[in-house]
Amino acid sequence: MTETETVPADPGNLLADTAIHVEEVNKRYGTRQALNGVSLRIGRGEFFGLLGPNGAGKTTLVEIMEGLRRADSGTVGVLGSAPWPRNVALLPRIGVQTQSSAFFVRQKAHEHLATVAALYRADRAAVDRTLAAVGLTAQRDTRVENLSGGQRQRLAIASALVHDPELIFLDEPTAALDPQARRDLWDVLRGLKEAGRTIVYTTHHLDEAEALCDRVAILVEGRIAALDSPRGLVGAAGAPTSVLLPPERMTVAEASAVPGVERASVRGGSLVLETQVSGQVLSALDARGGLDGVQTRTATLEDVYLQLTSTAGTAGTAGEHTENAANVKNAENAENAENTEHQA
Ligand SMILES: Nc1ncnc2c1ncn2[C@@H]1O[C@H](COP(=O)(O)OP(=O)(O)OP(=O)(O)O)[C@@H](O)[C@H]1O
Repeated sequence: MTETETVPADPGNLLADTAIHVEEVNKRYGTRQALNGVSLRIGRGEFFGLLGPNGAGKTTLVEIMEGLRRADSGTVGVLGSAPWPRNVALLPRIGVQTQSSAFFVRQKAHEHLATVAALYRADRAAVDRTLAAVGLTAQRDTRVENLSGGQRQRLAIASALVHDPELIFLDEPTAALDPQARRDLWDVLRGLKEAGRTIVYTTHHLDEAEALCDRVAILVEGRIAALDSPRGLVGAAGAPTSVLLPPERMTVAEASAVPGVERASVRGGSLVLETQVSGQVLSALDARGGLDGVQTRTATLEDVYLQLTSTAGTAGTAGEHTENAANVKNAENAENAENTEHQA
């Protein structure tokens, strides 16, 4: 197949539940193969994350889904239609926020949004509602050119949402936001998901993907290296849990000899014990002096991402998931009970 104008046949009515369907898509710029046989399906109502190092092909893939770029080959369906050639019937049904969103800079924030709403023939009441949703009510009458970087970013997000689209593409929407604004946006996005919207979310913040996304695809050099729920990816990777101790508690050699410890080392001022059986190791430590000052760090999506991409400096700034040892021991027991239930 060499074109992208057709939507695939659907004998099993699978596409009724499908927001986006991408099959064997390829895209080359000169000698650079930006996408190499990419296939994926995004369900309606799904919060789908797209991750990958700089240059992995995320923007190219999203722009093909949005109908802004043409694939060299492969099949693409969006809300039951082909996005290319430019499909104007799709425009009111999708919302797009990009890193380089265009603004009417001389207008006030609410005027800008009203202009965007009018383009989509959206309800004018949606303007103030959407400004409130992204936390810009106080900047309603501020000219766009006088908004801060983070406020402009919020206005770009509002512009993608004001016409209440079914399918929303967000490209690193929290990149310029302060921590509180970031959390506030998470709440807005969770609300959109609860309302049944489909969200395609590109981010370098792996903690964000882990907290928000139902599934994530990790693109590496134009191919999908992994696609699953964040929890599924972390579980499948079998990355060890780290147990952190004050270094004076024992020597590295003694720590290595604790049953269940795979590796021990001193890092960042802590004695770090890596294990797949943290409950067993914590019990052993508990018996040898208690758990005071002991912490555990469970594997995160960031660990999986770094394993897959093995490119230093490309990941986001996800914080470590460090917790009190006693809490983790309890959580681990609960998880083991859940796993047992699944297997039964
Ligand atoms: N218009 C273009 N012409 C030539 N090469 C391009 C063009 N757009 C992208 N590329 C190249 O294609 C590859 C994929 O780029 P793309 O922008 O899709 O990656 P990305 O994953 O979105 O990266 P980032 O995280 O940096 O935004 C890169 O090697 C890039 O240099």
